[in-house]
Amino acid sequence: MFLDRIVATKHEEVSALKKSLNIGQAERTIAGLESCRGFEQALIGRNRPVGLIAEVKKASPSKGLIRPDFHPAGLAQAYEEAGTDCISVLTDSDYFQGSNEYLKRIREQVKVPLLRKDFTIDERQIYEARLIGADAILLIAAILTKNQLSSFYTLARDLGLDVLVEVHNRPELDMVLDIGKASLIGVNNRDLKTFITDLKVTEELIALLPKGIVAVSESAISSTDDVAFVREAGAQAVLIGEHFMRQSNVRNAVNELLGPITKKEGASG
Ligand SMILES: O=C(O)c1ccccc1NCC(=O)[C@H](O)[C@H](O)COP(=O)(O)O
Repeated sequence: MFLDRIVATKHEEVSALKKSLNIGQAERTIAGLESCRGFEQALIGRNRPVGLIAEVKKASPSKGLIRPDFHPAGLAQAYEEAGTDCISVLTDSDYFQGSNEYLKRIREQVKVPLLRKDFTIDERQIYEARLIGADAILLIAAILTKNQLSSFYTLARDLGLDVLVEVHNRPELDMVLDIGKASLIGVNNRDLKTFITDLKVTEELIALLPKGIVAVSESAISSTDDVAFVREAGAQAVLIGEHFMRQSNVRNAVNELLGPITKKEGASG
């Protein structure tokens, strides 16, 4: 199964990281860094009725190569010009052809908050995310124990990062709600084990979220009808990668899918 293979690769990467990243040194470096840009806050004060996390995604396990002419900083700039609230950057190299370098470059190019989209299984990856310039990390409930999810969440927040906690089914959501820490929850419409996508997953799970949680619908959103459907189901934001990556003009594609910016200039969240 692909997800198991991805996690096995992450264990190898973490072994290497154990040699190259010293936690004490990382803490000292992070203490001198600028504060993170507020990822969750950008979604709360969104530019449109539905918030947008636009993803920089070259390839995926389910679709192979998605965007051959891939220029991450240029794509991020186009997203920012189109008024995205946040950007997600895939940093996994083996399965998504992503890179930490892409995130570093994008951070220099745009001002919007950045999600480091990767498969976090060890605390060192959280230090690494902060060091490469991420403002938020993804924690995927499907690959973590309850204890890991809870302690990684706390560590990320202590390092100043926001956390998008991702779920795909009821047991995962129950675990996340039981921990009681997450304020930003992503419902992935894609089953990461089978790659089957279904927007009804958003409808089913968002209905179970307590008030006050910012809900994001992730994956397989590619039409205005899809956006309307997940909004109707209660999503305050959407995370979209492949659809935008397949368009030659990414800036126009954002405006066509999400509509014009409605937030008044200078208005805060
Ligand atoms: O995209 C995949 O094929 C995939 C396979 C296995 C694990 C994760 C995967 N994708 C990560 C994501 O969650 C998506 O990149 C993200 O939600 C955007 O989805 P989409 O708009 O469908 O590109």
